Order: sequence, then C-alpha cells, then structure tokens
Amino acid sequence: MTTMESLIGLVNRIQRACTVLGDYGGGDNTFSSLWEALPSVAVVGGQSSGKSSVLESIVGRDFLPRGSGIVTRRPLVLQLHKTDEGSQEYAEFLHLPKRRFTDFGAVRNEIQEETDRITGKTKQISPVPIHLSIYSPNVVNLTLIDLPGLTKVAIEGQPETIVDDIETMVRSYVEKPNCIILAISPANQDIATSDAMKLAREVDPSGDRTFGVLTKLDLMDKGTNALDVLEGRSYRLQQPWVGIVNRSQADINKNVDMIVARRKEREYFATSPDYGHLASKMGSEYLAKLLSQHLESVIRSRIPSITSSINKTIDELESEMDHLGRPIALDAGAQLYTVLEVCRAFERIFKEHLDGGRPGGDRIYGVFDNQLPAALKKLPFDRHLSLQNVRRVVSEADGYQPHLIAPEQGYRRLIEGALNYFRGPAEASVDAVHFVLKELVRKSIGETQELKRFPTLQADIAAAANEALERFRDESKKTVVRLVDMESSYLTVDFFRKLPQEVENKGGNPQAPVTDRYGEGHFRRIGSNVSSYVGMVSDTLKNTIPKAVVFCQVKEAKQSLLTRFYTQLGKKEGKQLLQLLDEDPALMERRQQCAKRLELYKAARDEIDSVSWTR
Ligand SMILES: Nc1nc2c(ncn2[C@@H]2O[C@H](COP(=O)(O)OP(=O)(O)OP(=O)(O)O)[C@@H](O)[C@H]2O)c(=O)[nH]1
Repeated sequence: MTTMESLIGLVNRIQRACTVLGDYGGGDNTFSSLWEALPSVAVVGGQSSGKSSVLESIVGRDFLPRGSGIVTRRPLVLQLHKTDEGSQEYAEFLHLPKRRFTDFGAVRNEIQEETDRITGKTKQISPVPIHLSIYSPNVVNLTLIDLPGLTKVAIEGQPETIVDDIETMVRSYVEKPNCIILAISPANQDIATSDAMKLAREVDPSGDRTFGVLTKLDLMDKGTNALDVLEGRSYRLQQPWVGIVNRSQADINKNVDMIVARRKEREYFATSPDYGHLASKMGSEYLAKLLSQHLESVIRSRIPSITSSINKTIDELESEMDHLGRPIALDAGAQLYTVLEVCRAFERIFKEHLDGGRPGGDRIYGVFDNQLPAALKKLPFDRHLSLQNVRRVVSEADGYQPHLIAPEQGYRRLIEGALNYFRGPAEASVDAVHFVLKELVRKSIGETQELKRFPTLQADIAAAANEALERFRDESKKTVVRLVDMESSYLTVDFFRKLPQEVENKGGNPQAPVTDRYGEGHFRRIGSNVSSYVGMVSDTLKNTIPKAVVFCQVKEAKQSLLTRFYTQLGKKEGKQLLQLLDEDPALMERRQQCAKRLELYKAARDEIDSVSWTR
C-alpha cells in the first residue's frame, strides 16, 4: 500500500464511521466533531457551472443524477479508491453495504432514491450525506464532497427558503478550516459574478484552501481567452487555477464515453493556441492528481493535530463514561451485586451525615440541647400548681373527710397530673429527630453518585428507608412515653422522706404557730413541694429522653435502615432485579452514544497509529 492510499483511505474510513454516528459537516452535535478535524474537499459552484461534469470527469464515469432544478439535494461524499489496472470498476454505498454496483446507471438511480428517502419528494435539502465509494483503476485516491449548487431563485415546487437553505448548508461545510474548497466557475461568465468565488472569498479570504476551477473554456467567445484567470492575474489564489473542458450537452446526448471525453480534453489543451503552454497543468485528470496530492499532504500535516484532538476526546469521553457508570451486567448475580454496591454507597453517605464528616447529624443534638429543654421549660406547671388548682385537687382527693396529716392522695394526683405533661415534649423530640433523619436520607440519596442513573432503585431505597424510619419512630415513641409513665408509676420516696424534716426545720421555732392545715400557706407549700418534685423529674427526663431517642432511632437507622430491604432483595428474581436497575432512558441513550463514539475515536486512533508506523 502506498502512503497516499493509506492516508486518504484512512480519512475515508474515519469519515464513513463519522456519518454512521451522525457526525458530518452540517450536522449539529453535542459531541465534539471528529469530522471537522479531518481534511476534506468540498465542491461548490453555481447552477450549471459544470460541477457534475467535473466530478464525473474526475471519476471517468457517468453516474450523477441529471435534470432540471436542484438535483443535488444532499451532500454526496464521493470516495475514490484506485485499484489495479484491469480490475473491475464498481461502486458501493455506505447505506447499502455488501451490494456492489457495476452498472453506473443504477448508481445514479440509487443516489436519486436515497436523496428522496430523507428529503421526500418535496425538493427540500438535507445535510445528511450520502456516502459513495468508487473502486476503479481510472481514478486517483481522493475524497470529494459534492454539495447542492448555489442558486439565486427557487423554482416551482420548492420552498422560498431554498436559496438561503442551500447557501447555509454549503457554508456549513466550507467554513470549516479543514475544508479544501473546489470552487467551480464557468469561463463564459464574468469571474467577478461567480457564486463559487464569492462564497470562497468570504470563508477563505487568503485563498489558502481554495482551488479555482474554470469550466467551459471551449464555450468562450471567439477571440477571448481565460488566461488572466488561469494565470492568477484576475483572481489571486494560493493554489493554481485549473481549466477544464467537459462534455457539451450535445456530447452528453450522444452518450460520449467519459474516457473518450478525457482524451478529447487532453487534445483540446495540447492543441490550443491560447492554453498550449499550460497544457500539462490543465484538464480534469490533472485536477484529480493535483487534489489528491494536496489532500494527502494536508492530511499528513494535520495528523499530529488530529491525533491530539482524538486523544483529548477519548479522555473526555472516558471520564464521561466513568461519570455515567458502567453498563449493567446481564446475570442476576452481578445485578444483585450492583444493587448491593449502590445501597452500601448510600448507607456510607448516610452514616457520614450522622457521624460527622457531612453536615446534618448535629441537628439531632440541636433537638436534645435546645428544643427539648425549651419545651420542658414551657410546660404549664405554674397553672397546674396554682394555689387555686392545688386546693381544688387536694380537696377533691380528700372527699368528705379532709386529710389529717398530709394529703397523700392530693399529692399523688397533683404529681400524676403534672407528669402527664411530659408526654408532649417527649413525643415531639421523637418527631423532630425523625424529620432530621428523613431529611438526611433524602440528602444522602441525592449525594450518592452511583444512584443517579437508577431512578427506580432510588425510589425504592427512599421508600424502604422511610418505612424503616417510621418503624423506628413508633418504637421510640413507645419508649419515651414509657419513660414518662414509669415516672408516674413509682414516685421517688427519698424526696418525700426528706420533706417533713425540711418543713420542721423551716418551722424552726417550736413556739411558732402551728401551720393551719387548711389555710393558704399549707396549699402553697404543697404546690411548691410538687413543683420541686416535678423539676427533679424534668431534669431526669431531659437526660433519658435523648438516650431513648438515640437508642431507638439514631442507632437503629445507622445499623438497620435497609435491613428489611435487603431481606426482600434476596427473594427477588432476575427480572425484578433488572427492573430495580431500570435506568433513566436519556442516560442510557447518552451512554450508548458515548460508547459508540469512544469506539469510533479509539478505532480512529488505532488506524492513525498503524498508518503512522508504515510511513
Ligand atoms: N461545452 C461545454 N459544456 C459544458 C462544460 N461543462 C459543463 N457543460 C455543460 O453545461 C451544462 C451543465 O453542466 P453540469 O455539469 O450539469 O453543471 P452543474 O453545475 O452540475 O449543474 P446543476 O447540477 O444543474 O447545478 C451541461 O449541459 C454540460 O454539458 C464544458 O466545459 N464545456
């Protein structure tokens, strides 16, 4: 394989792969374009400038659709492969792999039909290219992109926007810095008015990547010639101008063979009094060779930048793939493993929130340190132990016979009544911690990167965790209420044992008047005794409620938030597991695209590597 073949062939292969992935000149893509990094030759020209004729002449075959109006309505990526002398010529379309066309009339029909397949019969245009490869001993290795002819007016049946649409599409190809522009202008028209040159000048003002082609030299008025253009005097380009004489309409009608036409063209230049001195640098065969050499040298010079752009994209795609996660395994064991792995990642993050490292766990301490003490302080003991209420409760407890020494029943009722108030703050602490935990579950799910791709599993974990938290809350409520009930079920005797002494001590003087057992002072003292007993219980509960809450809710959440979920998981079959691992379709699609693209880029890198080694 010669270098030229391998280099152009390399770009051809990458271009074909690009089209399969929807990466082509006019396509819009969320991925960076490999197509744009590749050098290509785009053919532009006004209508009837002789574009089709030039292409056919380069190929040496009649194969392009002809007709009035805009015939080329999709870009045609024409890849020419030189084969050994004497071998059979054939053509192949990318969209019809494995079918070899040896009849070029059939190629023409297929181009037409494939155009209509995307654009419909509406005469609309589309930027999706058709790829045609031609294998022939009569071609040079070259890739050309045929674009719709630039036009000034829409014809019947075409939308008004077609003129602009064509220009936009052609521009999207030729404005790319890697595009070599083959600008075709007819010689029998003023070069200053050439559509092709106008566009070329706009997108390539320095003329670096524009090849000027002048057709219809034979149709110029007698006594005039195009030497000013061909010798670069009227329009300067960095590349040489090439003059062409294609088949006339009469030749076409007579079916003049392309190979014969090539010979006639050679003869025209060789014998031309005007162009004889330029004969070796004129004609379609020369143009094909010139383009092939140029394309090859451009590819060669771009290889380092193509390689680095490919490597950069591979890195980007790989990191995106890491981010999107690996594709899901097919066997149930591996699926279960994936689910467990994701669950563990979630649990780890949840624990980090509780144990510190991530914020949120401190809010639980906030409940114990602020909310609970504040709620305890706000309990309406003043009202409950008001003189009036104490007297009422004690009297009611006494019944018809007032108490003789101390109102035992009265004390009990007052204390029990007071202790009941503790249920409120106890239950509220449980609820407050429950909501903190719930919020931490929500947060942790959001922070579990591994879960992002599995919305179903996400919802299931959230449901399982919340259900577990509800259970812990119920248990915790029962426990704290029990703590309160325990306080009422057995009172601290020591406290009361000390009371009479205090009273006597307070009395101090034996001469002091005996307390009136039914007077205000007596009830006030009872109230104050009950109040200090309740204060003592409050201090105890301030310490024991947090212990119960942590024991029943926080510790449980840390240890067995997903225990039940795991038990259920063990009973699931392959299909159900796969359902759990249902991914967001958009994400799956993106991963698939990413993977395909990665494959393309890696294949391209390998191809370039192998070509670089054989150079
Ligand atoms: N005599 C002569 N006729 C030519 C030459 N080049 C093209 N023609 C004729 O000009 C007409 C238009 O040529 P095409 O090759 O179809 O031009 P095109 O730019 O592809 O045209 P559209 O696809 O319709 O935009 C045809 O009748 C050709 O035979 C030439 O160099 N000499």
